[in-house]
Amino acid sequence: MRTSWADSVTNAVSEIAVSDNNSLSLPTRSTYVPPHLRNRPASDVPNLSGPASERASFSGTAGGPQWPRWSGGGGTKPEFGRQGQGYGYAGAGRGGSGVGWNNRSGGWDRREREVNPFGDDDEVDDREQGFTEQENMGINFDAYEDIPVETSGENVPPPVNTFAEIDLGEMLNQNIRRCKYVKPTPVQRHAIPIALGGRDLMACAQTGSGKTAAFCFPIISGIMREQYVQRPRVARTVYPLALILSPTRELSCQIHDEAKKFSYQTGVKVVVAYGGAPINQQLRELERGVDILVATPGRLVDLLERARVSLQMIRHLALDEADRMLDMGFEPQIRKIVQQMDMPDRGVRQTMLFSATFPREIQRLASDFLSNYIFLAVGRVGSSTDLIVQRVEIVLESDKRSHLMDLLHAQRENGVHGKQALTLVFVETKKGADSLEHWLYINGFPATTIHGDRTQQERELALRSFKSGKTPILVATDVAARGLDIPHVAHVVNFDLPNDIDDYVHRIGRTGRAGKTGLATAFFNESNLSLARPLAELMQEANQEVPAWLTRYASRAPCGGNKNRRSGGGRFGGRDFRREGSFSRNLDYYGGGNGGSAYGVPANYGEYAPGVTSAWD
Ligand SMILES: Nc1ncnc2c1ncn2[C@@H]1O[C@H](COP(=O)(O)OP(=O)(O)OP(=O)(O)O)[C@@H](O)[C@H]1O
Repeated sequence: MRTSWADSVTNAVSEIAVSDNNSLSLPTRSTYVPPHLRNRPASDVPNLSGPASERASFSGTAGGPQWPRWSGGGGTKPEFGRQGQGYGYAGAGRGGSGVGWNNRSGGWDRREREVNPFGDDDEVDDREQGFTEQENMGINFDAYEDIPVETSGENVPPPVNTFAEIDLGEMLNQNIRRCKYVKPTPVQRHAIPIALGGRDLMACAQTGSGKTAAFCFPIISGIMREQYVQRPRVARTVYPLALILSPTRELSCQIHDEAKKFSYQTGVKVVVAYGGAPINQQLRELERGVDILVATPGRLVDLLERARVSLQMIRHLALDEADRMLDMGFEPQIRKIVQQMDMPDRGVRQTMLFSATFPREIQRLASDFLSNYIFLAVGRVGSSTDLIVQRVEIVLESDKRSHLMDLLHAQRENGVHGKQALTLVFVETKKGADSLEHWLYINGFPATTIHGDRTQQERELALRSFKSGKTPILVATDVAARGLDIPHVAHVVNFDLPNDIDDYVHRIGRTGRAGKTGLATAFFNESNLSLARPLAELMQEANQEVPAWLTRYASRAPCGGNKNRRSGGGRFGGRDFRREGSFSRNLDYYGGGNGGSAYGVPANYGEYAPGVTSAWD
């Protein structure tokens, strides 16, 4: 049941009065902290519970955080939560009544100053507005029906079909409706129950298939349902309960924006910290209180070294684009953050890794961070969605610019230029990006660039200008390859192909998102020969027309550009690397209907047929 703002203030004021009479005793419930007293050192505010949303009874003992047990309304006891961890999972059929939910409104209630991220002030009345099919904002869910899903690991919680089956909490459900998410996407159907069950997870699902919500929902609802926690009080150090790491500043900002929408009016506070932006502003924001910290690794290390952030209270750790986070560039920083600072050990915290690609050696590395985890693959690991029409053309280096110009002219003539059709052009180098942008500009095509040599302000400006359609062409390096969810990207051009097929998968994934279709064109020449085979395989798997010349190159080409991702041998190999051992496995075939699928999974593979081997092994 929701408590009104007026009620919560009245309750809070009376709580303060009570605690004033017992000045040094810690409140058992959180108390309202007047704005002028918030974020003051503990000694200044003896009776109050410090940064606000202090939930979950952290005991601070040597054994690590003692997590409260959430009773899980309706008597459904989580069967698969880790010991001592208070996750609940409603299980199919539960109404999500919110029983057992922590009423955060009596604590640090930020609603008075929380900006409405939806930009509307309409109250969503969930009694009248259920999760109905009609509200599906044009997302083509049929596009996902044939996607095979594979899970491996012990005691995998069953998937759900609707959001209503999961007890995410009243406020979060309202926000899901505000986002107009009618139905969970396949990765959400599987990942959310697994995460709510408290399990560690390595999840691989195609670009644009809703992975952000798949890790944000369980984190937010987990924090909401935890009991009030007393966090340590060390002047100027903050103790987030969840950490979401991502490889780029723009992606961290995007996840922060999404998480803020999902957590609107839940009392869960989300803060972002990333490099290239003034740290003082971020410190001020952190000091106002933080439950979920979204960060890039470099800035986080800085904050940890300054002792402005402690990871001691982290219960949930999510790595988005996890394979990128664990590759050579980032791995030392990630190891430092996760293993060498004060973060609770694996098995004590919950760890979730998400990406569209998971090369085998990265899976092996990642398992250092996980405990008894579930591996989830929606579609083949590293595959691209067939919502994206992929074209490859042979274009000599010297002809690339004029060829690009032809494409852009054709687009313009077809009336697909402007706000409704953005074009993202990937190039190899920062210099190359600047020079191509300049050339486009002088040839009458409004373009901008994003790459690592631009200031953060310039990067953000470029992205805004592109998103708004003011400059409908964005020339980018790989800094824009992962995670960015930009509506209306109709065409991705790989002006320079990447060396690695996984990078190609992420780049083209900037179009064809959330059930929508898109186009990707690649310029191929002799400098890309090592990509011929994985590219031809990828296109074939995504039901794309593979040009005969590419097939010929592929048959002659050395095996490259694939980071061992298909080293399983078979066409659909390279899934859970633990398969080499004797882990149990479940298979779920979406649709379960007639005939085989593009993935060769026989139709009689119903949901969860343990031990059955699939054709895409
Ligand atoms: N259940 C849902 N219903 C409708 N739209 C959804 C749903 N879940 C997510 N979306 C939308 O789908 C789009 C893609 O989601 P998201 O950015 O999380 O994809 P992703 O899988 O993380 O992609 P990438 O691999 O590129 O990072 C977003 O615009 C998001 O708002």
